[in-house]
Amino acid sequence: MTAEKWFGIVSLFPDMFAPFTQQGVVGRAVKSGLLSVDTFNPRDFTHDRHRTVDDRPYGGGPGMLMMVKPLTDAISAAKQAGGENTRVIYLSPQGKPLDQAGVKHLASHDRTILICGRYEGIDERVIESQVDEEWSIGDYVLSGGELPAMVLMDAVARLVPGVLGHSASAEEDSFADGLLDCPHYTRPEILDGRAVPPVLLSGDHEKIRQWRLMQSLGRTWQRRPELFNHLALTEEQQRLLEQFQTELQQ
Ligand SMILES: CN(C)c1ccccc1CNc1ccc(C(N)=O)cn1
Repeated sequence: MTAEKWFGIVSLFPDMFAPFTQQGVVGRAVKSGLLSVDTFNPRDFTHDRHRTVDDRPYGGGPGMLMMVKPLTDAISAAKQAGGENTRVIYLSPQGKPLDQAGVKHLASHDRTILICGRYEGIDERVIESQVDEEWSIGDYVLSGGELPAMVLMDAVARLVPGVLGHSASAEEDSFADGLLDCPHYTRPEILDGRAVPPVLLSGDHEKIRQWRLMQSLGRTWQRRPELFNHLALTEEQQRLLEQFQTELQQ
């Protein structure tokens, strides 16, 4: 496991991760050894004839929970594979809302275990004793933690040096500076009677940089003004936002 970054996935549906780790940006990162992903299935840690992985909740009510022993045995196996300072993350609607700052924090750990809950979740005592951080990818309910785990891994992988190569880079991601992205254009120059903004054809790279930054600022102000609460705009950004707002009046 010489990879730059390792993820140990505890999941009842490990096959969900095969396509994700074989294609695109993450697929290339795995192929190039920058990223490695191992899965640990609680069902492989069962010993009964039916390979039971769910259990009934104390206090009754609908639904089941993940059975404790197979789950904690799978977590132990993942911890053993991950070695010392491995962080254990649980994806759940009760977690801290994930944003790019949280992704940067998670990218700072080289070895991370992601526990993917199924059924109605897991025993609270397993969270208390095994989980370091609980994260949510948004305020909605999914059938399992696998998709949130893939979301987290994708966002983290993009921050690993060498994963994005030269075509795009994470620091250029507009969310890197907390802003929404500017509009993008490619061929043809006229599409359904709509032209590409002339500045983008000008070859004046400084003007293009400023136009793109103004657009990011303007769109953030129009669509997600609350994002400015956590931002300290530079002189230039303040000026460009005002220019955007002024041009909107005209
Ligand atoms: C079955 N549920 C509701 C559940 C309950 C507890 C833990 C995990 C799960 C699995 N589902 C998830 C997981 C994460 C998110 C999220 N927003 O990050 C949404 N759903």
